Amino acid sequence: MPADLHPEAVTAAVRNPDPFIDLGHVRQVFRTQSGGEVVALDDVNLQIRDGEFVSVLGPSGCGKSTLMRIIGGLASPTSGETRIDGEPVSGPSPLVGMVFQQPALFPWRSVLRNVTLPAEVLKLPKKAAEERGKELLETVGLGHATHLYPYELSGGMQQRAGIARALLHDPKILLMDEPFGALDALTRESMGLELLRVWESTKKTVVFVTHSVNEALFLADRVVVMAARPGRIAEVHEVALPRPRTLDLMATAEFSQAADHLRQLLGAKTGD
Ligand SMILES: Nc1ncnc2c1ncn2[C@@H]1O[C@H](COP(=O)(O)OP(=O)(O)OP(=O)(O)O)[C@@H](O)[C@H]1O
Repeated sequence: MPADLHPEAVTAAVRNPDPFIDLGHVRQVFRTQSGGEVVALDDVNLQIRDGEFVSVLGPSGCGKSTLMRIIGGLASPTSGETRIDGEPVSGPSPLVGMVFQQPALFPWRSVLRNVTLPAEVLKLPKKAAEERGKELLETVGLGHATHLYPYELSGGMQQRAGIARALLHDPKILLMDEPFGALDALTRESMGLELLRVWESTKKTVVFVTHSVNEALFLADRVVVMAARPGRIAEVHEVALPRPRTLDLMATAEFSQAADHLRQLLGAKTGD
């Protein structure tokens, strides 16, 4: 039997249709206190491949968080459809892990017990979760910190613990909403490098919201540039920069040209 007709291959193809995340004509309208309407997202169409790294860039209020909440099943759009792996999104899915700007670790739990929290919520076996939690903490460079408490960690370490926690149940998709927004510039750059290393080793699909042009470009395969009022996609920019990426890439002419293009789209007058 030809390999591509083998029952397992057929089942895999049905289970993993391309695109992996599929947003079709998504519109989200909110009512304001004064009885008006805010069109947070207007006719958003976006297809993301399995294993792709997509950055979402745009001014404040253009609907980035709303878009992430819809993909993550935390909100349903006013109209349009979102599918993950071919299935309509109707609520939070175990296929998704989320990382926010504030990692919101519980102060009374150790780093490891914060990271294994999703296993308690999802009722996964405790011992296996602990082992995986330790492995993930190694992966994000916190192997030495399993028994520390959140107040003993720097902002960057807390955010790494947040990433390990989001990966605990082995989601296929990592949704990251300004995860490094509260960090200083140097920590932010090294977190970006670590994230790329984790992404390359875990093969997750990542959707990464940021306000930083350089960060968006440095990390992604594609940058989705959004515009506000109404929130919409202005352009999807294919990033033609080679991988693996190191920080010197940001000093190259190709990087500057692409960054200038994105800044023009955003209407930004100065750097990041
Ligand atoms: N629950 C809500 N009720 C009413 N309006 C909302 C609600 N959530 C978001 N909005 C409005 O929808 C628009 C998009 O908000 P959203 O938080 O998605 O933007 P954003 O691009 O993530 O902004 P920022 O970069 O500042 O975080 C904004 O005008 C916001 O005020």
